[in-house]
Amino acid sequence: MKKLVLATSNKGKVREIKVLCKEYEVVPYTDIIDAFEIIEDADTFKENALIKARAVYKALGEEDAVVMADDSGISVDILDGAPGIYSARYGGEDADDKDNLKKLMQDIKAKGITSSPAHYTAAIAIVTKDIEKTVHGWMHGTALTEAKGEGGFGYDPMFVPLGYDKTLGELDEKVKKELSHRSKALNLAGKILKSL
Ligand SMILES: O=c1nc[nH]c2c1ncn2[C@H]1C[C@H](O)[C@@H](COP(=O)(O)OP(=O)(O)OP(=O)(O)O)O1
Ligand SMILES: [Mg+2]
Repeated sequence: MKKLVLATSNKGKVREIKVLCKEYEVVPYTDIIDAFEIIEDADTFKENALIKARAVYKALGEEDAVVMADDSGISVDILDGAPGIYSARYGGEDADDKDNLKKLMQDIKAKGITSSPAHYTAAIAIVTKDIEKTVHGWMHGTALTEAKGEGGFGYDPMFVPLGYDKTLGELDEKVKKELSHRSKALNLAGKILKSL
C-alpha cells in the first residue's frame, strides 16, 4: 500500500482522512518526525495548504514522499464570511476547538439572530518531487448559536448541513463522510494520487 504523509496535527482531520483514503497507508507526519510549527500566513485556503504540504515535504527529506495537507474552515454569511481562513485562531492564538466554537456562536448571537447560512471550505494540497497540486470542496448549511452533539470536531456541533435538521455533532458520521467539504476535496485528490 502506498504511503501518504499528512501535513497536519489535527486529530479530527487525520481520523476522517484515514476513513476516506482506505487505499493508502495514511500517516500523520508527526509519526515520522517531530512536530514543528508551520506559519500559515497566506490569504487563501489553497496557499495555506501548499505552505503546510511543502514544509512537511522538505522536513521529511525523503525524495519519494507523497505529502498531503488540508487547510479548511467555516465561513458564516452574517459575519461576511468570517472566520474563514482564520477559523483555527478565531478565539485567539491559543484557542482550542471549544473556545473557537463558543466565540463563533456568540458573534452570531450578537447580530440578534439564532442562525445564519454558512459553509465549510477544504483545500487539499498534494506535494511530491514532481508535482504541486490543489483541489477544493465545500459543504453548505446553517450555523446555529447553540452547540448540539459530540460528533465530529471543531465547529461541527453548531453546523447543520443543507437538507438535514440536526448538527454534525448529532448526525451519524456517515452523513459527514458522504457530503463534507473534506470528502469532496479528497475525492478529487484521489484522482491526482492515482495519476502519480
Ligand atoms: O470538518 C470540519 N468540522 C469542524 N470544524 C472544521 C472542519 N474543518 C475545518 N474545521 C475548523 C477547525 C479549525 O478551527 C479550522 C481548520 O484550521 P486549519 O489550519 O486548516 O487546521 P488545524 O490548524 O486544526 O490543523 P493543521 O493546520 O495542522 O492541519 O477549521
Ligand atoms: Mg492550522
